[in-house]
Amino acid sequence: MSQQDPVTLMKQYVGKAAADRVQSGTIVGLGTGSTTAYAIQYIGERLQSGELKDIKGIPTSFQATVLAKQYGIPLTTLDEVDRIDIAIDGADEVDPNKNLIKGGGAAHTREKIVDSLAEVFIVVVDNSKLVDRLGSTFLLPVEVIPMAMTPVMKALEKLGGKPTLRMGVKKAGPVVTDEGNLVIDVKFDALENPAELEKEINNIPGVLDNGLFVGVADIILVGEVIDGQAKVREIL
Ligand SMILES: O=C[C@H](O)[C@H](O)[C@H](O)COP(=O)(O)O
Repeated sequence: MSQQDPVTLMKQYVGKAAADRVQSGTIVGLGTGSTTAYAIQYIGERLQSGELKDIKGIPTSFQATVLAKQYGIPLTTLDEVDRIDIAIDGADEVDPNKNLIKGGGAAHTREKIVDSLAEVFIVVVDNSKLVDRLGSTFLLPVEVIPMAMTPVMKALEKLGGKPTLRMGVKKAGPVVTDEGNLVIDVKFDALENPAELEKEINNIPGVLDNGLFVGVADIILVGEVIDGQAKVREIL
């Protein structure tokens, strides 16, 4: 691999390590984000080399669909399959119980559907994503139907959060998700019970899903650079 900055190197290594775990004849959930993008690239390269055969991907976003097509990975849908063998996806935060915050790319609703259905869900992160407590470095994304934005923001404030509407970059106005909805990012000073909060937020009318993934991840692969050497650590 070419010389890259440490974070890019960690993402490449961990993406490759996850791609190496994909076996021929399987249905693969394809996650979203800059780390998973490397996994999709390496899965495609294994297919092209003939080392991997007969796999089908289920993308979690428009980004994953585009990358899968670019790297020659055949795609399918949840209507066509009765199982997902393995899903590979990134995360914005990972706590010591393997609970996650996701949704930095506004894809968490589809990601949670695909990742939760997988027999094995592998999370790929660089070591900056490991936290003692969720919510300490990253705001919690909540996908909301546009007409419900204001009441959902008020309800999130009642739960102790400080909500802000996610705005586009190089686009005037808010971020619009692949499903045509908006994302509210919420700061919680003390996110003590992720399992409870995940349900409470999803109970607010107008909320599609939030970025808390509690009890979904099976394996965390962590990319690290130690003494200039990239390595991958596995947390089971
Ligand atoms: O919505 C996006 C996803 O949850 C991503 O998997 C997450 O934001 C991590 O992305 P990255 O690997 O780019 O940090």
